Amino acid sequence: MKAVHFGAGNIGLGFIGLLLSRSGYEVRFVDIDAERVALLNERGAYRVTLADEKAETTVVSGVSAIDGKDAESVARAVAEADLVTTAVGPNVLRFIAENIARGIELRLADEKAGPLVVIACENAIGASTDLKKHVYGFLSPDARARAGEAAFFPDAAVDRIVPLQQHDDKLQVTVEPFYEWVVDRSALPEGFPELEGVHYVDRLEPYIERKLFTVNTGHCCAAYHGYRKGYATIQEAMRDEEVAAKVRGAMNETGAVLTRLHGFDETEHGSYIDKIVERFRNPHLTDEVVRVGRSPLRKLAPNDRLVRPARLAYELGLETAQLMDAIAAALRFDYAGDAEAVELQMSIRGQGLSKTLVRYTGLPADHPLHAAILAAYGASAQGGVAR
Ligand SMILES: NC(=O)c1ccc[n+]([C@@H]2O[C@H](COP(=O)([O-])OP(=O)(O)OC[C@H]3O[C@@H](n4cnc5c(N)ncnc54)[C@H](O)[C@@H]3O)[C@@H](O)[C@H]2O)c1
Ligand SMILES: O=P(O)(O)OC[C@@H](O)[C@@H](O)[C@H](O)[C@H](O)CO
Repeated sequence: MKAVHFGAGNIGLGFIGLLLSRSGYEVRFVDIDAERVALLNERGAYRVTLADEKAETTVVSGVSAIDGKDAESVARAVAEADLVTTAVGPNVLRFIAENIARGIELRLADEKAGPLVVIACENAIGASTDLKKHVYGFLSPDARARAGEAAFFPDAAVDRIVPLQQHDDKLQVTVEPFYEWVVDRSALPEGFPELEGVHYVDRLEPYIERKLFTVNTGHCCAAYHGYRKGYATIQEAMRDEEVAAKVRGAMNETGAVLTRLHGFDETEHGSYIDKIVERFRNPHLTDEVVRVGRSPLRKLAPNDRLVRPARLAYELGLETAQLMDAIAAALRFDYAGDAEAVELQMSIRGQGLSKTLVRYTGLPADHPLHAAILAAYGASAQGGVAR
């Protein structure tokens, strides 16, 4: 069985590549980082180390890589694969879509080709569906009409904290022991072999919302409040009890929404939150606040981890104070090394906070949460470290 995985980064190597290999797939990575591609081809293997006391290391072997700029080779690899996965970032999906489309067209010309499954493993709701839309945009009209029988795009939720790596070896990755990969079974072709370690469900929505609006909401709260207080890592930020209380407070607010919407058991959801707090505190990880807070415009978008649960909470008449506080902290994320943080700060300076909010969060000026965010932003004016 052959898999092509786009993005030989932290989650690609440390989670998806590892699980695909365990399930017997021959994995070919596609990446635009030429050094990484060369190393993967030279060694055909890399190491994954667990971030706990034992630091157990697994060698993932039998892998190779293709330069993402080599369009013909990428399309051919997609044409020969059974499974395509991605972990490139939600905003990059549109850039890999054309080569996937060319691969699907090659398959359609080959009578012996079986169905292709494409799973986008990104932190976003409906990422595979989004990738499908981009891929279809590159198909010829004839291929588009026939692609439904040739390629399947089940949505997924992926959870494993993989920080920026600090090894001299560019291919070694340290990952937290916990992982969860949930795939929408209803969008798979019949009889498609199941992957070891993947949880298949008939309805993905509760799982992706639970993951994104608990793990990722809490995580970005730790990042933005931690950044504001001058901490470099999530682990340092979580040792500050004031930050830890805000993180838990925000997850409690999203928890109230999730249990109401999806009928999760409150006690079980409470344990889910407790476990996430412990994961954030993992002393064997060094996870920078600027990684976790990266791309603040994506994180402030209407359907993402802050604004979506806040709107839902408001509509259900539930508490939103901690989410407002977290959004205010996100709006103050001014890390110069992050292009979206730079754009956000320029917009606040040039257009003002209210217009910036409308533009990036989709919250109209007359929405009560709009005023609540302005108030939380004003209240947070004092207390940040000078940079
Ligand atoms: N790191 C985590 O803890 C984690 C956990 C769950 C989900 N995710 C999600 O996984 C995705 C990737 O995150 P990451 O932390 O691994 O990021 P990363 O930056 O470590 O990896 C992304 C990789 O994609 C490559 N890439 C960029 N553009 C490309 C292109 N056009 N073609 C091929 N490769 C390209 C980059 O060179 C890089 O190697 C994101 O959507 C993220 O939200 C991350
Ligand atoms: O990858 P992002 O930028 O969407 O979010 C940053 C982190 O919260 C994220 O990568 C987590 O580590 C991960 O989602 C844990 O499963």
